[in-house]
Amino acid sequence: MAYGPKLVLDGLTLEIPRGQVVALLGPNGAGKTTTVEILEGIRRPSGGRVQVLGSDPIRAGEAWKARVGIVLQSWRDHARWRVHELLEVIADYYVPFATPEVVRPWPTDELLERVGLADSRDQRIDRLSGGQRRRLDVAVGLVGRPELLFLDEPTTGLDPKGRRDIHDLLGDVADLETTILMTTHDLDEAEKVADRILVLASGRIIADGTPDELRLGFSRSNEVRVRDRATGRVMVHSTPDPTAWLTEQLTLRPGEVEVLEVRPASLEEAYLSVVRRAEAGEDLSEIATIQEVAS
Ligand SMILES: Nc1ncnc2c1ncn2[C@@H]1O[C@H](COP(=O)(O)OP(=O)(O)OP(=O)(O)O)[C@@H](O)[C@H]1O
Repeated sequence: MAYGPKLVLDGLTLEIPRGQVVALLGPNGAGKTTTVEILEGIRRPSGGRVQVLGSDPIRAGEAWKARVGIVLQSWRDHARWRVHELLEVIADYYVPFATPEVVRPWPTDELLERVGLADSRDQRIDRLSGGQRRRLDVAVGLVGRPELLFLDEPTTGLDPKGRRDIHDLLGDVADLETTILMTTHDLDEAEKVADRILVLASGRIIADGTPDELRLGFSRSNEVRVRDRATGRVMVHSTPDPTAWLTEQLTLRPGEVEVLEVRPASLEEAYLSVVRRAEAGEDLSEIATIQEVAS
């Protein structure tokens, strides 16, 4: 994908099986929104091949659109309408697309209850708080009971309770076998919600795996906590090779050191490390395919 002479995505290849919950991460300007817009059929790619739910999104018709839900970063709508009016108008669009397997649309009052907006049902949209507004955005994305849901930074601006509510809701939606692709800058969110994390940098995917796989595959450091038996002092040491460091400690001070914990770096450390290395032009191809690790 190029905008004029500027190449933004180059050799990006990915496949998402039905029902998977995927978080797309990457630094500002990495191409996340562009990728998602191409998959939504909003943006025409300059080259390559795209298939979503069996169709090319740019050519797909109304029946395809009815199977896809979209939660944008922000969008304008009818500020003076009441919350339930907006949802009912959008819900009407989905009525012809109900199938014996999928009841469409989601009944408005049930959906408002589910997203925590039942009390705001009759409020004007321009009177909603930022968090309520975001819940309404998610409700708009869900009202057609999509098979595939795209969310662009769904919890930006929400307080901790609002974030947890949206995470719980996405967990429920994922249980209905809905495929979810969300962009986020929040690693905690990616870890809580997603089965799989994709990291995009310099126009391509530089990491692809479960949160645990990313932590183990990309972090160069581990944190080791030991306690000195005599003094009770706890020491924390960061090392790429905990086995060597512990062997040395246990040999130098036999019987004096008690090992408390060895744990891999946090997901954030692993993420920052892989992005830094990709941006420095390091070849990550050998470790980009992360192997399944025994838990
Ligand atoms: N319509 C456009 N015309 C020209 N350049 C664009 C356009 N949209 C995006 N870009 C450029 O393409 C690159 C990727 O942008 P994109 O919005 O996809 O990144 P992103 O990963 O979603 O960023 P962020 O995390 O900041 O939302 C950026 O360098 C951006 O400036």
